Amino acid sequence: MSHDRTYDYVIVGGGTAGSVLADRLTEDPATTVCLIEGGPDDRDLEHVLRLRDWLGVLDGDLDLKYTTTEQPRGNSHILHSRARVLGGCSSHNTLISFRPFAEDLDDWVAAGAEGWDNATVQSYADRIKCNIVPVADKDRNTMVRDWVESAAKAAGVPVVEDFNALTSHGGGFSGGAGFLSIAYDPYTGYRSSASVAYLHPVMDVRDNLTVLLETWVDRVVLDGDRATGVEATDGDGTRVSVSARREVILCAGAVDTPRLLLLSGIGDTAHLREVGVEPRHDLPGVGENLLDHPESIIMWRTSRPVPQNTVMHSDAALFVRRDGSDPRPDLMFHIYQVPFDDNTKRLGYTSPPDGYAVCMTPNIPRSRSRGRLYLTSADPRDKPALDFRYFTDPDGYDERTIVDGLKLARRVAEAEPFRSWIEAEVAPGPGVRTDEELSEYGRRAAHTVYHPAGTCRMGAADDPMAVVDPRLRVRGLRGLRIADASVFPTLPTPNPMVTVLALGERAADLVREDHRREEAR
Ligand SMILES: Cc1cc2nc3c(=O)[nH]c(=O)nc-3n(C[C@H](O)[C@H](O)[C@H](O)COP(=O)(O)OP(=O)(O)OC[C@H]3O[C@@H](n4cnc5c(N)ncnc54)[C@H](O)[C@@H]3O)c2cc1C
Repeated sequence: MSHDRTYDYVIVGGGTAGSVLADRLTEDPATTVCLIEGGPDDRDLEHVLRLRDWLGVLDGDLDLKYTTTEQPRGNSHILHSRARVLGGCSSHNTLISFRPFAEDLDDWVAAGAEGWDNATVQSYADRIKCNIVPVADKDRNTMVRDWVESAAKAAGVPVVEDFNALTSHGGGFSGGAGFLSIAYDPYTGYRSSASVAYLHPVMDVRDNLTVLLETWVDRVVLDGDRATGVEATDGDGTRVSVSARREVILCAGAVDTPRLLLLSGIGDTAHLREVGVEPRHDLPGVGENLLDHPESIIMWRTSRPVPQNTVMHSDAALFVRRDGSDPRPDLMFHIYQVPFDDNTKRLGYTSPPDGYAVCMTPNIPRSRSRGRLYLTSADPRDKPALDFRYFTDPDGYDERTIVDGLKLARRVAEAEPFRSWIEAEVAPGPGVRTDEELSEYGRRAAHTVYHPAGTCRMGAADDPMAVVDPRLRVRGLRGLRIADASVFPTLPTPNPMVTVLALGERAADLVREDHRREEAR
């Protein structure tokens, strides 16, 4: 049996950006929206809503579990978690919330993303409904407080109370150590994810918002050069067609949006023919420009139990600038107050017993390696290939950043008061010392900060490798827009979720403006 339904807008993906758009577009009772989400409702999933339990959601039944292709210079075993649940990745991530730097947005404008300048994007970030606050005092444990002090001392940077205050009101920062800002409710410990902040208050309240759950879209329907709807399969295996009077808006994320375009015949014609998909619209940029924030890890056994008060076991960060020619930091570290040991275990390292591990994970805020996502077959059930090409930038910048990070992490561990918490380094261990040894270990133990982006990048209307124009419209087609992390031309320096939320906020305005213009014609 097939259901036929028509709405003004069909949004594919009730994730981070999709939740924002569904809420904002249905503020007007005269506008109808169908939000199609591949996963379940999050409202009664305690383990999803309770932020502290996030590690338990990874690799479980709500995780789409993408893998990477062979990475000759990196780690071929990284599991790229992507959540299949209302709220998307904001329902299983750590909700670390950083505004982008002004220069990150200068980079976007320089890449052809006209209108995505700092003043504009920050004004949309001001509208974000998630409850973003620095880690509450009660959640700041003594070990992490000591770590912040030692990190600032060892790196020669200030202790920062509120990183976002510096980016929104203070002209940015080039270094700093401090507790993170997190989208959560400190009283309950619950997430303030995109679904919690934007969808829960309006679902079952607004007649003009229809949410289809457990419904997986596998094709955008084109009538000539116009997108008219989507085809999907619901949880019972029933085929569903949903039509859009005005637009189909793809918010399926940096992996699933390009995957869906390619399956719909929108992409590089030669590639589509190769895998047996009938080409409908040649757009060679679909799936290219795969970006990430790669990281590595160093782990210690602690001399005494790690205190248990925490928001989500990774409560603070350190930013450092090595290159004085750019005002932004170029090396970032998260601290993990638990063994974050998937990759170290695989390499044969024994993790400390429960409650006796602390890690630092140096990451590359502006990685120079660029990857590619492509289909492996025309079957929508087959996962796409993700070739991140980790550590392949010709100047070795990415590799050098990880080596510098591991060395600085050791200096932090040697500085009091954090030093008193350290019993021994367990991975890579004190025997791994030279740059060559640190590079080899650092790349083999590398992981992702889980920030894939850029695979449908925004660019000038005449840029042949751009997938969307600066108004997020798919180039050369009508009625089809993309609003999620896939449109990022480059990754912002820090964690990207706030930029995705701000993008969702601005996308709603662009959609409404374009509709008004159309009506006025
Ligand atoms: C484990 C983890 C930790 C992270 N931690 C942080 C952090 O602390 N801070 C930060 O800034 N960033 C973090 N990130 C990154 C951040 O969460 C993402 O960049 C951001 O949420 C992406 O938003 P999105 O809207 O592009 O996609 P998503 O939020 O992934 O939304 C996509 C949605 O579309 C649905 N979908 C996909 N395909 C289909 C389809 N074909 N049919 C129907 N539905 C579909 C999915 O189920 C999902 O709900 C983390 C990510 C992960 C995975």
